[in-house]
Amino acid sequence: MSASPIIDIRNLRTHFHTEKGRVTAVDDVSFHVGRNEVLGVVGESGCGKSVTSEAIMQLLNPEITDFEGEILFDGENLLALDEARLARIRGNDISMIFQDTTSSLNPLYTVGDQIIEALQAHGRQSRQEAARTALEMVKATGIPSPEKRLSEYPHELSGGMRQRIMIAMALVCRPRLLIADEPTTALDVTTQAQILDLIMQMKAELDMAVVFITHDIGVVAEICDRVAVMYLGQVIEDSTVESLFDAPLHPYTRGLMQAMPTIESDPAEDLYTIRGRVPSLFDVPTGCRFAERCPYATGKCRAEAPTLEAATDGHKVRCWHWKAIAAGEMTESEAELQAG
Ligand SMILES: Nc1ncnc2c1ncn2[C@@H]1O[C@H](COP(=O)(O)OP(=O)(O)OP(=O)(O)O)[C@@H](O)[C@H]1O
Repeated sequence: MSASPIIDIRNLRTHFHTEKGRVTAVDDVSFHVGRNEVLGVVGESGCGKSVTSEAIMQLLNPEITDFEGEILFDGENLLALDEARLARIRGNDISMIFQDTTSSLNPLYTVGDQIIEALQAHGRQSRQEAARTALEMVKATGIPSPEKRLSEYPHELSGGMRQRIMIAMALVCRPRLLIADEPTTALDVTTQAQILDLIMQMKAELDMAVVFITHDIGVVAEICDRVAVMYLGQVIEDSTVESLFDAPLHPYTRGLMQAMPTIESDPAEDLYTIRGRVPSLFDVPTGCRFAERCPYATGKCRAEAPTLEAATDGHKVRCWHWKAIAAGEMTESEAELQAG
C-alpha cells in the first residue's frame, strides 16, 4: 500500500436515534484503503456494511444520525465538511454503485440523458462533449449496440445491462474511489462474473481504489487485495486476502468460509451454516459480540469484550482465543467444557 491511503476511517461510530432509543450500528470501526487497492467488507446482513459506506458518502439522514471518529478522504475529514463540498466530492471523487439500480437510474429519462447529466453536474463539458464521453464510457462497459442503448429507458434494459449503465454513470467522472455495495447480488452467476470483471477492468483503467461490500466471502477471494470482516457493527478481522484464506483466525470468519459453497460441494447436501442469529442492536452482548454463536466461547468471552489485536504483520483479529484455536489447542468440545 502507498504511504497515504485514499480513505482512512478512524474509530467511526454511527448512532441512530430511533423511536425505541439510540442504537450504535457502527461501533469503533477503523480501516483504510490504499490508492489502487480493493478492500472487501464482508459480513452477514445487518452487520453494518451499508451504514459504513453510507457514512463515507454522507448519505444518512442527519436528523437521526450522529457520528464519532473521522473519515479521512485524501486527508480531508468528510464528517466535518459542509454539504456543498460533499456534493462536489460525491460522484466526482467518490462514487457508489448498489445492488438495486432503481435507486440510481431514473425511469423517466433515457440512459444517455442520465449519464450526460451526471457529467455536466460535475464538469464543464458542453452537451456535445458530454454525449461523446457518455458513449465512450458505455462502449467501455461492453454493452452491445451502445448508441442504441443510450436512447433507451432503464426498463428497456436487462438487469445486467442496467448494472453496466449504473457503473458507466458512476465512473464517468473518473472518481478516485468506488464503493460497490453488493452490486452483483441480484444477478445470475454468469452476469455476476461479467460485472466483477468489468469493475476490475475499470479499476485498472481509471487507477482507482474500490471498497467492495458483500456477504459473499467467495467474491472477496476473487477480486480483493485486503478484507475487513464485520460483525454486529465492528471489524472482527482485518487482513490481506492471502493471509485470511491461508489462516482465518476468527471463529466467525472460519464459519463464513465453511459456509461457502465450493466446486466440490454436493448440491444435494445442506451447506454448513453458522448457528444462531446476529443479536439485535438493542441487545448488544457485554462480552464478545459473537460469543453466543461461537463454538469456542468460554466464560471470559461472555464477560469481557476482546479488542482488535495484531496477530501477525497486517493481520488483526478480535478474539480472546485466536492463538489457541489456530494452534489446534482448543477444540469445540473443550470450549464447551470450559464454558460449563
Ligand atoms: N436509519 C436507521 N435507523 C435505525 N437503524 C438502522 C438504520 N439504518 C440501518 N440501521 C441498522 O443498522 C444495522 C446495520 O445495517 P446495514 O444496512 O449497514 O447492514 P448490512 O451489513 O449492510 O446488511 P445488508 O447486507 O442486509 O445490507 C442494522 O441493524 C440496521 O437495522
